[in-house]
Amino acid sequence: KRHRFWETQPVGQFKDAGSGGLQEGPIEPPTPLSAVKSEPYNLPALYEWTICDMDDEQTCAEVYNLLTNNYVEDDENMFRFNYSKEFLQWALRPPGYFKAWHIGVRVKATKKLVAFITGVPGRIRVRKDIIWMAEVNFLCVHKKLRSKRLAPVMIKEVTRRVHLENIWQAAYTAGVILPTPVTTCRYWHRSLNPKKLIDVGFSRLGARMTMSRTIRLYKLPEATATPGFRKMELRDVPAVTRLLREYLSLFIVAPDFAETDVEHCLLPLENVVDSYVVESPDTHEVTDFCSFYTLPSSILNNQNYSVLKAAYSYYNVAAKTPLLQLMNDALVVAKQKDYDVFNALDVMHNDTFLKELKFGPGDGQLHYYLYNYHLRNALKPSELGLVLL
Ligand SMILES: COc1cccc(CC(=N)NC(=O)c2cccnc2OC2CCNCC2)c1
Repeated sequence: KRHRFWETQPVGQFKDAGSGGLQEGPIEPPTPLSAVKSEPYNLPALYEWTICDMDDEQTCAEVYNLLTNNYVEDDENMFRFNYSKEFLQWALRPPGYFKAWHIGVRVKATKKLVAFITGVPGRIRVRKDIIWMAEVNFLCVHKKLRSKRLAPVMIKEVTRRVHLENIWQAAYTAGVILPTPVTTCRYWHRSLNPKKLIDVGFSRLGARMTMSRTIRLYKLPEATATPGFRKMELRDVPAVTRLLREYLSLFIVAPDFAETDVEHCLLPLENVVDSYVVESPDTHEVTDFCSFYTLPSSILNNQNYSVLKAAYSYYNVAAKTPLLQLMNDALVVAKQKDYDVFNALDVMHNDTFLKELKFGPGDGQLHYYLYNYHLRNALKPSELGLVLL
């Protein structure tokens, strides 16, 4: 399949597949900052670049509305991601973020926001190398401006602004295959509200299953089972950071979290991210951790419902508590909070609980990519310790 843009980029090319030659590591060396293009790339005549200041309520609302109406849909166009404004502000302002990497495209004449792409900086370890990368996300072009080749120039522009900060690698995901996936994950769904999921067409009634049998099948306890299971608090940040760094060291690609990162990314934020620790009742030591983020989807065509409330598994560390029990407690609290479904990728050790906790396989895949970094072989999902929003 032609990838006339990606064939011009420093990414693993399909034609080079399997050639033992290339060493693992950066594909292109950094260039001197003086050699980085100092002016933005040219947009088609009617459009102009803009920086989207997410602190500004009106701009944040424009970004929210653009994504709500034009961002990623499932393969059957029944659902569309509906990131909330609070979520976007949280996701786009981690420690050390750059406003200049929150890039919009406006129609010159009307100032209408018609496209968006973002990067946030983060340290990512690949094997033993710790590398500053841009996590690129939220690439969105208004439905009416598709195939105007806006995406390539937006990707080049965010790359240019990342280079200006002396960062030469990036990480991103897509539901489509591009040159060349670092790994390809499957996603899994655990029904929490099976009646609604079937009504909106997210799930189908199993063969030889009645609705009441299905509701019974997915029923969860009213309360969590693990003694000492409680919401994470600021005072837990040092212990959670230690737990998380230890656990993530098991994977080939994973974030290199400092306490400031854990404080931003994992402290509970209503309707954005939920995180729980297990504090041993006798030693008061924090022994385990689990978290999920909130990403609702608009239901595009249903008489009874307009929003699917979905929780997405984030980072989970089961050091003392069995992972199965820890994740079942995550399901219990998600159900208590009225989520309809709990989603997870088969990354890290997730495949050890998915089937047993009654997750069903989704019908799509999520591909992970690294920009300007060559890995000799693709990873298994279980070798990946990175969850992007
Ligand atoms: C249910 O509503 C949907 C609305 C849009 C797309 C999809 C299918 C899909 N593409 N799902 C995922 O990409 C996905 C499934 C499980 C876990 N994380 C995921 O994606 C995350 C990470 C990448 N950025 C989007 C959110 C579902």
